[in-house]
Amino acid sequence: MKKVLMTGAEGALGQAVLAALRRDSQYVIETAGRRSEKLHLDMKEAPDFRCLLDQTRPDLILHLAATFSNEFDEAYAVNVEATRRLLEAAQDSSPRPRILLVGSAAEYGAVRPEENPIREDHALNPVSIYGLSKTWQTQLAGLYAKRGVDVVVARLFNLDAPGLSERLFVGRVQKQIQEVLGGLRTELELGALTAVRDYVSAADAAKQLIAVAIHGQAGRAYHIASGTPVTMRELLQSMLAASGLDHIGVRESSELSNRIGYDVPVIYADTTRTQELIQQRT
Ligand SMILES: Nc1nc2c(ncn2[C@@H]2O[C@H](COP(=O)(O)OP(=O)(O)O[C@H]3O[C@H](CO)[C@@H](O)[C@H](O)[C@@H]3O)[C@@H](O)[C@H]2O)c(=O)[nH]1
Repeated sequence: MKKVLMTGAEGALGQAVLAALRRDSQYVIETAGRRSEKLHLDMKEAPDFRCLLDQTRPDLILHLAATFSNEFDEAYAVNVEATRRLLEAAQDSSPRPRILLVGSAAEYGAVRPEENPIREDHALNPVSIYGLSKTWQTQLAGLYAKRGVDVVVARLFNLDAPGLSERLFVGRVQKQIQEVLGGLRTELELGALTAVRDYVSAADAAKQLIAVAIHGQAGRAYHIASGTPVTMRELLQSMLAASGLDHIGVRESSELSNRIGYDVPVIYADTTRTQELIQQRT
């Protein structure tokens, strides 16, 4: 039996990971977070991971709690400082747990279209505060791995899942589709649809993430992605078709696209490292 401690279990990816773990009887799962009464933890408020690890003694920690805020203090507190505290606590605990952190494609930042598909050893060159915070998190993982902490990074591309924030394209489209179906709007209002991204379903992402958590090499990052480039227009069309709204009008407003001052035109993953890990171990 493996004892798994999860943060961020309430998010779209967290829910899919929980569902996948629950299908396997070798895992006993505990979740910690803001809404948990038993294991209450707020990433914004210098969480006490030492106490949490003493209480729970996990074999594996899946640290999914994160913010994709581009507000510096929040991104730093949640994505960097809370992770540093977790890694410190893990370093001091005996036996040391295995830790999985979740990184982001936003760490690569301004890649040129011809540099795709991106490999994990590509330079990290973030163009957003969020991307910077995740880059620092990855660098913390590298530092603590050198100190003997068993930590690995699952670097997530774009998630295609129900219930995402409306600040993300997929969440915004889902919300507007509901509004059209409910008679609250007659057309969709989005930003430019020319960018290319790598969308991975929550179920696939969960499967890959668990494989990385169990078998990934300490100190390394592994892509969580489909490896398939898709334009935002194609993605939109498939989402509309799935709701029977193929012919609905779409207004493209350039102000909506550029929320952080820089929109990466094309980014998709080379998935070889993760796929090899899955094939070797299953
Ligand atoms: N959010 C949003 N994006 C839109 C819209 N219309 C078009 N887009 C375009 O759709 C693409 C995807 O946008 P997002 O879903 O916001 O994701 P992202 O740009 O790839 O990056 C964001 O999410 C990543 C995680 O999925 C983060 O890693 C990244 O830092 C950033 O927060 C971008 O090219 C964006 O300009 C819209 O109405 N809203």
